[in-house]
Amino acid sequence: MSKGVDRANVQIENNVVLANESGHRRYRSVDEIKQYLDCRYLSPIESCWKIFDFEMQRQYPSVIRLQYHLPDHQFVIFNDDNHFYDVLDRDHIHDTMLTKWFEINQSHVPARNLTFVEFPSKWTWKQNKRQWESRLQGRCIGRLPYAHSHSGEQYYLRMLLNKIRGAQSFEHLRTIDGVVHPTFKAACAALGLLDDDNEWNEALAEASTWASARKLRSMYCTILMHSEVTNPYALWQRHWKSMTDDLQYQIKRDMGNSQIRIDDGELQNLRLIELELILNKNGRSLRDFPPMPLPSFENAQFSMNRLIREELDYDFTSEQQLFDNLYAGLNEDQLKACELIMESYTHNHGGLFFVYGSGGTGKTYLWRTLITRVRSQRKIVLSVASSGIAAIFLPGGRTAHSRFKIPINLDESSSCLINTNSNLAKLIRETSLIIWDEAPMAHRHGFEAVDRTLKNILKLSENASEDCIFGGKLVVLGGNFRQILPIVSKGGREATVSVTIKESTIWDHCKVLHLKINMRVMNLRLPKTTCQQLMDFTNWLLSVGEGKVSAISLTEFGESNWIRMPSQFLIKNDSQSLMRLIDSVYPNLRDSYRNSTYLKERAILAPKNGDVDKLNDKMLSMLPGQSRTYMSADTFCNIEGDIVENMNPPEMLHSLNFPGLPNHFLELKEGTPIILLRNLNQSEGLCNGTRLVVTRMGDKLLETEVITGSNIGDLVLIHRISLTPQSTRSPFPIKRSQFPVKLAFAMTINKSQGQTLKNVGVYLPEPVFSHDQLYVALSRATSPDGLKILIVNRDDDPWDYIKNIVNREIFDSL
Ligand SMILES: Nc1ncnc2c1ncn2[C@@H]1O[C@H](COP(=O)(O)OP(=O)(O)OP(=O)(O)O)[C@@H](O)[C@H]1O
Repeated sequence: MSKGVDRANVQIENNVVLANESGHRRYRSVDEIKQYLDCRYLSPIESCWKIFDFEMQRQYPSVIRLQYHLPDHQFVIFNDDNHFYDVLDRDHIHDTMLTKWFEINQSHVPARNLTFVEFPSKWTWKQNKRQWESRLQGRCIGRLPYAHSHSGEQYYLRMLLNKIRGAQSFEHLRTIDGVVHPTFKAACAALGLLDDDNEWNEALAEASTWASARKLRSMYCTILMHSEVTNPYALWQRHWKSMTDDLQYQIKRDMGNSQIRIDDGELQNLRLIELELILNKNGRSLRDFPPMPLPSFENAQFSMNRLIREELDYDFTSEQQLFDNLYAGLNEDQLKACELIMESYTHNHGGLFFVYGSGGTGKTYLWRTLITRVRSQRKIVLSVASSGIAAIFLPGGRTAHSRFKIPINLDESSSCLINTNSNLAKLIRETSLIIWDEAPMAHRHGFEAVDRTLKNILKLSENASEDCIFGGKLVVLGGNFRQILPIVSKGGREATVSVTIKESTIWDHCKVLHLKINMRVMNLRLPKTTCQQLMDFTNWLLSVGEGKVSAISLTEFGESNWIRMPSQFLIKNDSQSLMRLIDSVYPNLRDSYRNSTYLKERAILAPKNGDVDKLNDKMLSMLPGQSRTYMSADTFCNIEGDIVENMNPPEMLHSLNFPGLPNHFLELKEGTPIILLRNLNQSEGLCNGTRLVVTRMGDKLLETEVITGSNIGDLVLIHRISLTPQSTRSPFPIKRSQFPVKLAFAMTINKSQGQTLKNVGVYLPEPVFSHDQLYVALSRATSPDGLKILIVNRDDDPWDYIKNIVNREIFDSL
């Protein structure tokens, strides 16, 4: 088959050719076969193929359709005139591929490693003997004919046959973790393959035996926010007591009266208030989850807009003290930037600033100074960041998307989903300063949407007009263009640059302020020579990030973007090199992996998810202890007809992997590091990118310890949530119910952005593919001693050269 050579000859004509003298019409005779042959065009490729007599088609490997059935529902074929008892007396009438599979598993131990679908790879079906025999040659794959989800137990039996290895009977198929379930459906549910409200019941019931009432409340809120609970009220009614059992005691203690009793209605109301506050912190409300009751906020302190109250809920004196300390320590660049921004703030001039500085130049320090200044004066500052991991380092930080309700799918006319009469709009009107960190990572349409929305919300304010940028608010953006820019699917270099803030008209209003002094190195107070080494390393990293390190081309017409890596960082590529990389980043893994400090300081980075998954699996297998595999429940988001469902059975959905989505099989062991894939609860530091260590594995939940961000050491409960792929590459909408985590011994370079690590291994089985990925990977390391790189180049390419993609135009006019 070759592209572009098929052709069609289309002609529209009257089928009446002519009328003869007697007036009779004559019709053109149409020979469709001849027309087809005339039209058939043999391409040169196909002609040659035929001349050489090559095979035109073949099927490899062969495929066998595996019959399966419910107990005693074997298919029997008979003629109308066959006698019923004769049919029943036939030899092997009960034997089918499925029952014989059970029998083989009873007698052959090695066969038990295979699922029914995998079975034909090692065994062949002899139809005449109705028996499986060991396969001697050839390759074959099994397929289970599709069962519609409405076909009941048949559907669930089919799901189990795709998962369970070595079953010896139907009962064995229904036995999960030693429990015999009454139906195949119940067995599927126990394996986590189904998704319904019962899952949340079980997760909360399990959590109530491990965790405090406070943790349960927080977990209930994340369930509401991230899962599609059909009846949240029923869930609340079932579990509110375990979420409230600390309250009687708390009130008795606070009031110093052990006799006091509070009725259930009041207890529920007090806890609903708390749930509402947790949800508010995450931009949601109980109102979003009908039929949940709304608490009554009769108390005077609740009468103010709760969003505003939360932003004013600071101790002004300690904010002032903090400000004084921070301000006194500002370096020259920071002081200049701080003064300029403060001038605008003091005179209420509004305006837009961009604080540009590479990693360690004290941007976060400057944000803290500005934030404490504004808060100490009882004013409101909103601090946001483009990524969750950056947001948790900002005091009171949120992601820009959640704070401003920026739509996920953006275009040039998008606006934020904020109603002008909402509490959020009121909060924005009251805000004196907005800080937006890691701005280069965000799509320019996001800034434009916020600009449009703020203009709309603020158009009636006294000193604003629709012409003022961001409606006249003072906005400070910050970040470093030496980092991964917004991702444009299948977009090239120009497309990537064109979606950054620099290409927006907003940039014309921006005053750029530079921070150049690397405070991270200065702060280490190292001996002079070590300090110099560190400065050299940092400067070298900056040159890599700006594309200033001399580069060559490896092909005649290729771009000159291959740079030589200093040998001190390199691990020579040979058959043992991957193990050496693992050992250098994770020395004494088996003895040390239970130490969370050890894990928090290190990671291996690779450009693609596939390589990261392989590394993680390898490292998991190196650890002692029993692993546990959690399977996801996968469904279509919107079933709009049977066609899609008929074509795509569940195991096909299970086999799909998407970036940013956990895989169907999630294998974990106690003590393994994992990374969160969603912003679960930003106020508790649970963001996309937060790393955790698994401390306990339940049936429906995981207990984990936070090892990054602002809440290090906290124990948090992670449950399954509903996830949909964020990339547009998914051919149809699917929903996956799974723990929103992945193993994190290794992670993708993009995911590592914002993390700081002592020991970094960079694994490059293929070159990096986007702007400054190499810089981001290398600069995760805090010192040259903590960096190791394994490059796997093609045999004829030099082993120590590495591709460095930098879109230099992004640095123009900065
Ligand atoms: N003026 C200062 N005085 C003392 N320490 C400072 C000062 N500025 C920054 N630091 C310290 O230097 C280190 C790096 O600063 P900071 O985290 O603010 O940099 P950054 O630009 O935000 O880095 P990154 O982009 O990597 O997050 C921190 O430990 C910070 O406390």
